[in-house]
Amino acid sequence: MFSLLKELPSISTLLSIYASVSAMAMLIRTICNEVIPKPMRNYISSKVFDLASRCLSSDFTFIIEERWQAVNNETFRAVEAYLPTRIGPSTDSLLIGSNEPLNPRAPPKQSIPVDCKIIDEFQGMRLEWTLRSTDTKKYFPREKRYFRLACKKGDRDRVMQSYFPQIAKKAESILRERETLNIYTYDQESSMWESTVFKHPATFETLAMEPELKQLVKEDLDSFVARKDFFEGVGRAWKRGYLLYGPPGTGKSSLVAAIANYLRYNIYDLQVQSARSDADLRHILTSTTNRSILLIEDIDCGTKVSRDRAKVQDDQQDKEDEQPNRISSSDPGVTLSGLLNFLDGLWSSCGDERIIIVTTNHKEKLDPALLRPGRMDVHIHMGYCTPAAFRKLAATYLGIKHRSSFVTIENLLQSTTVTPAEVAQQLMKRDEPEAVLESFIHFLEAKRNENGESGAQTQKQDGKNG
Ligand SMILES: Nc1ncnc2c1ncn2[C@@H]1O[C@H](COP(=O)(O)OP(=O)(O)OP(=O)(O)O)[C@@H](O)[C@H]1O
Repeated sequence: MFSLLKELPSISTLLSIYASVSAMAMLIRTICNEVIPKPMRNYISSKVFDLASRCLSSDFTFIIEERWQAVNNETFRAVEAYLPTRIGPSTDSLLIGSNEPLNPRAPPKQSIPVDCKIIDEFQGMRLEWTLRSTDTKKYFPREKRYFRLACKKGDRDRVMQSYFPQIAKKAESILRERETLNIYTYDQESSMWESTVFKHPATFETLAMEPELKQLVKEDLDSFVARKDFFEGVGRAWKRGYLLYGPPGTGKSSLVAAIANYLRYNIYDLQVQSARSDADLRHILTSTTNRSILLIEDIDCGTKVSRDRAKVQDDQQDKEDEQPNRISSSDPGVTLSGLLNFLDGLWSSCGDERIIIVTTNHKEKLDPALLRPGRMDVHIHMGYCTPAAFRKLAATYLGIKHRSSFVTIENLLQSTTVTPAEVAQQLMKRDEPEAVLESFIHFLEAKRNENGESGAQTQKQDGKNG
């Protein structure tokens, strides 16, 4: 024991070794600070820290960002749909809310708040999820969200091979069975789509259209949805464009709602003016999800980009001739070629099962390039009220299939231009069907006299459905 103590260095020796090591460390540190620039020092220390934590920790982390290679990240969306089903007793906070203004008593929906931990278990693995958010300040969208999944390092392969596929499967069925549809509008400020619940009662059943045309639209939609393999086989993007045209109040918006309800697709409602540039338009497009309708209502209003180039030039020339000093107005931002690419360019094929619906009151004003197949595959004319459309409206609004006065009404409809919206408004007036029909006959007669029979008949040839 005594000999062992004798072999140990004395306290004074230890102190002098400590002093020399500290002095050496200080010297190296000073030299490093002098010689290596600060960013480089930070980089080296972060790498050393990463390496140390990787060696010491037995965890593995997956990061799932909201966007992936310039498009919406479907894995993020799947996790977002799946995780609320895994909320358990260990969850210590929840995001709840309702976006159903028409149903204030609806129970709030649950979502995952930022920084909240959700613990999931799968095949004996413990999986720890957290939703994170960072403020990107410079770039749009400002907020960048991502999911962080921590698991044991040894479980990494099983998570990739079994856990993520089962999340994708579950999320698909959750999204298919969602009882509410959403309608999105694009917010220029935040460069993001904002959603609210879409509850429009229009269905193909309530729509007053020529029965053959209605059947044709339904069959076209059915065949579109069922032909994934066909689209792949012929090398075309799985998307379809519909142009709905006709005077105001003929049911274009109602048909869009009926299509959304029929297919259970969300609607992205875009005002072309809200895009600042063609690049913005691409971002807008790639931020929409699959199985959705991209709706551009009244494409010819508020912006000239969609108009027939030849006609715009003529109009412009006329105006400049009239007012030679006037600076010609042009639409900033989106160009016609941007819009054409948006509808049928390489970017438009990012995503599956997309329907694009464009509506206009003036098809003749649109540039022919917008109307060609591939952009607008089906053109649907929504026209003035026909006898068949009237019978449909009478059944919907008054609950009647036939009355003797129908003959008079149908004769009047042959010689008067009246929109289904006007008819619907008349049929909503009173509860008693006979009184409503009588007042409707007066309305049609007044309208016919107002329009003048011959003028009405000319317009009729242009405007009738079918
Ligand atoms: N074909 C129709 N079948 C059933 N209802 C219709 C039809 N057309 C119009 N309506 C009724 O008229 C209202 C207005 O119609 P809608 O907004 O669909 O017309 P629109 O053609 O889109 O008009 P706008 O071009 O002004 O937007 C609807 O809420 C609906 O009640």
